[in-house]
Amino acid sequence: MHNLLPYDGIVYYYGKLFDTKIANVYFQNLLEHISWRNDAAVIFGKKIITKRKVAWYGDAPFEYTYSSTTKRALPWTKELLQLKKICEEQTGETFNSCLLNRYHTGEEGMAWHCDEERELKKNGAIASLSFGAERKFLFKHKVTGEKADCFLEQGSLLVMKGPTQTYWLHRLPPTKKVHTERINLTFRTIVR
Ligand SMILES: O=C(O)CCC(=O)C(=O)O
Ligand SMILES: [Fe+2]
Repeated sequence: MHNLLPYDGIVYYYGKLFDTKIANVYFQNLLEHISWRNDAAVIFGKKIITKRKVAWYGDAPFEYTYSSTTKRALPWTKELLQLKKICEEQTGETFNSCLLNRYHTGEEGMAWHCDEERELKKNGAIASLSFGAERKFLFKHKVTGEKADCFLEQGSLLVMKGPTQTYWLHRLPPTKKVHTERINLTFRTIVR
C-alpha cells in the first residue's frame, strides 16, 4: 500500500471500508449509543471546555491522560467491538482502546498534535475510522516542516504506525465548507 509520508513514519489510507448505507447505520448508532462528553483541556495553563465531544472506551477501565486531563475508559459497546475487529482484520494489528471524537460542524477541528502519551504503546499502530462528513487531514514533519494531506471519507480507515508520532504532527483543520457532523474513532494500544 502507498505510504502518505515521504520518510520517518508510515500512514496508510485504506479508503472506504463500508458503503454509504452501512456507514450511515454505524454513524447513527454511534450518535445515539456513545456516552458523549464535552472535553476538558488545559491550554496554556487555562482549563477550557471544547465544543467537540469525546468518549473513551477500552478492554479495562484504563486511565488515560492527555491535554492535562484524565479519563477512565468505559466498557465496549457491541458496535465498537465490531468496528475494532474490522480494523484489526484490515490492518493485522491489535487494539485495546478507542478514543472517539464528534465534530458538530466544520468549525470544530483538532489542532496540531501527535499521539505519544506515556500510556500508549511506543510506535504502536493507531487506526482511525471516520463516519459522517468528509474532512481534510494534515501531517507536518516536526523538524523539516514538510506537509502531507488526505481526505477522510465517510466509512474510511487510515492507519498511522512506525515512528509516525515521534516525527510528525497531525491536525484536522476547521473549515467553513462543512456544515454537518463527523465522528472519528481512533483505536489504540494502552500499555500502562
Ligand atoms: O478526527 C480525526 O480525524 C483526528 C483525531 C485525532 O487525531 C485524535 O483523536 O488524536
Ligand atoms: Fe491524533
